[in-house]
Amino acid sequence: MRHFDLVIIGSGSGNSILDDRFADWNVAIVEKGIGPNDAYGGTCLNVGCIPTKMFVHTADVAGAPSAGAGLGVDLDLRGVRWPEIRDRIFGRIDPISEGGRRYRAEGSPNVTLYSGNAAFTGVKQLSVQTGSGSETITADRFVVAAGGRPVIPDVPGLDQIEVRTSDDVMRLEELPRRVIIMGTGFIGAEFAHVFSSLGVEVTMIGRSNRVLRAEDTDVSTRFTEIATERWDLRLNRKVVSAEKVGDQVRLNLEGPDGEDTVEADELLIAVGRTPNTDLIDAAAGGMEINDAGKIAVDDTQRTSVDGVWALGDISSDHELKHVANHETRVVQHNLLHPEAPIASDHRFVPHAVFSGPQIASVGLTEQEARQRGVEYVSSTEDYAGIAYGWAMEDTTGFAKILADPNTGLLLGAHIIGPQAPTLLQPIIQAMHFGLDARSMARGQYWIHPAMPELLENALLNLPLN
Ligand SMILES: Cc1cc2nc3c(=O)[nH]c(=O)nc-3n(C[C@H](O)[C@H](O)[C@H](O)COP(=O)(O)OP(=O)(O)OC[C@H]3O[C@@H](n4cnc5c(N)ncnc54)[C@H](O)[C@@H]3O)c2cc1C
Ligand SMILES: NC(=O)c1ccc[n+]([C@@H]2O[C@H](COP(=O)([O-])OP(=O)(O)OC[C@H]3O[C@@H](n4cnc5c(N)ncnc54)[C@H](O)[C@@H]3O)[C@@H](O)[C@H]2O)c1
Repeated sequence: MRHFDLVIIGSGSGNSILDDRFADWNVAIVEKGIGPNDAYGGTCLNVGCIPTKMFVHTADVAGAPSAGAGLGVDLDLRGVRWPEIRDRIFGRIDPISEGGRRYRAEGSPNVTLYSGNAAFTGVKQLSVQTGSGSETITADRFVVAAGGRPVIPDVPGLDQIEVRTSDDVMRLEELPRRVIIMGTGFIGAEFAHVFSSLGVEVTMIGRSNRVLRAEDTDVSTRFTEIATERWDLRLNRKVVSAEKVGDQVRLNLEGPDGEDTVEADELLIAVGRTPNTDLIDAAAGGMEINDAGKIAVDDTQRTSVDGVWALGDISSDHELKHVANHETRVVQHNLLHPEAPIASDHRFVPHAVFSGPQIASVGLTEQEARQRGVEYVSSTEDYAGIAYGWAMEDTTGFAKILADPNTGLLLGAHIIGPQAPTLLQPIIQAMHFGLDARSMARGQYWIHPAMPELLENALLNLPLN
């Protein structure tokens, strides 16, 4: 039984823990491989943030004809070379992933890489199933960074047909003619934009009456209006069963107007992700699991077992790479300085949805502020109200800001429209560093006539006391 100073489970954010400061630690990394090619390096690199955004940018470029039409510029989309797009994207990503694996396997003298599934068999005791058999390893410290995986819902017939998830849909052999997307969250919204911009007929199915309904209601209502124009949007639907008809997938639905069906070449399931606590048998490792099925951690990322930390999707409320990265830095510090641990800061966690249009958000939504009884004022500025919005002929985008009426401190901000994630960043900065709305609006220059004037105006229009 080999014993290590540190065992890390998961090569996503977990891979970033080790730097020169760990050079004299005897470390093991265990990675089972992710996606269709059992890749090294976790979700974001291989099947998540990075390839999706490379597809999103390509989709944005493919969308130029519809953007140009309103400006008096007539463009045609003459073709989409899907295999080339796919191979360009993964031709960049796969070598990075393989390089990362090789570096840990061959270029890190103090690291042993186990390529296989890890499952706890006791407290700080792990069974690793590799190609060459099973091995039990132990360590003084563990970092659990094993992430999550897509959920496949329990729908009759679904287990009889081949479905796609974000893990494999980006590697399709050919671009389908029609795609059904089940789920109206982040992944649904991003892939609907990608596929429809590339010319695929998209049908999106949702349980509720809005797409992206966790967003501020004004934002998700506006996004739903736009989505209705772009895709065959079937809301308030229950998926009753799934079947294969010839080479097509058929879903039988139940909705407010009775039953309907939808058929397509491919079905993408995007109804959320589940943490891999079961795969690693976190309970056998003595770790407390919370109601969401995630590993319970304190604010220093410590689990209920002394010497075992967890981070990222397997323990966090926020399934976002920038949060996993932040928690990684906290765990890194706490491994090196157990006598002076630091805490994660989850006060102002932003997110963005890279769809068409884009959305970005930080802090309280208006409905959350109301529910929590937080005193607030709000202000909304349309892109159509600023010079750069005129340039783009934007008619649907806006920024909404919530602030404390007495102090002017920002409580939340929500943007829907071009470059929303980039536009939001100064608001995130202001919230972190305690900048009030008036100082932010008038204490600096705003480049004219650039898009951030959207924020300048929204800040100036807040009805503060
Ligand atoms: C399609 C998609 C798009 C996304 N886009 C964005 C985005 O734009 N911005 C953003 O902030 N976030 C995005 N995310 C979320 C982001 O990818 C995750 O929050 C982040 O990658 C989580 O990192 P992690 O280190 O916790 O887990 P992961 O990166 O998932 O790493 C966990 C690793 O553990 C391995 N593992 C699991 N179980 C075992 C086991 N039993 N034994 C051995 N190894 C195991 C897995 O194979 C995996 O490699 C996206 C996610 C998806 C799915
Ligand atoms: N841009 C980004 O940062 C980005 C992009 C993609 C994914 N992610 C992360 O990955 C996570 C997973 O994405 P996702 O889109 O799968 O999840 P999600 O939680 O964003 O959305 C899931 C959707 O599926 C619906 N749903 C759940 N169960 C269902 C069922 N049985 N039938 C029909 N609909 C059902 C939910 O109501 C919700 O609308 C996100 O929550 C996010 O944290 C982030």
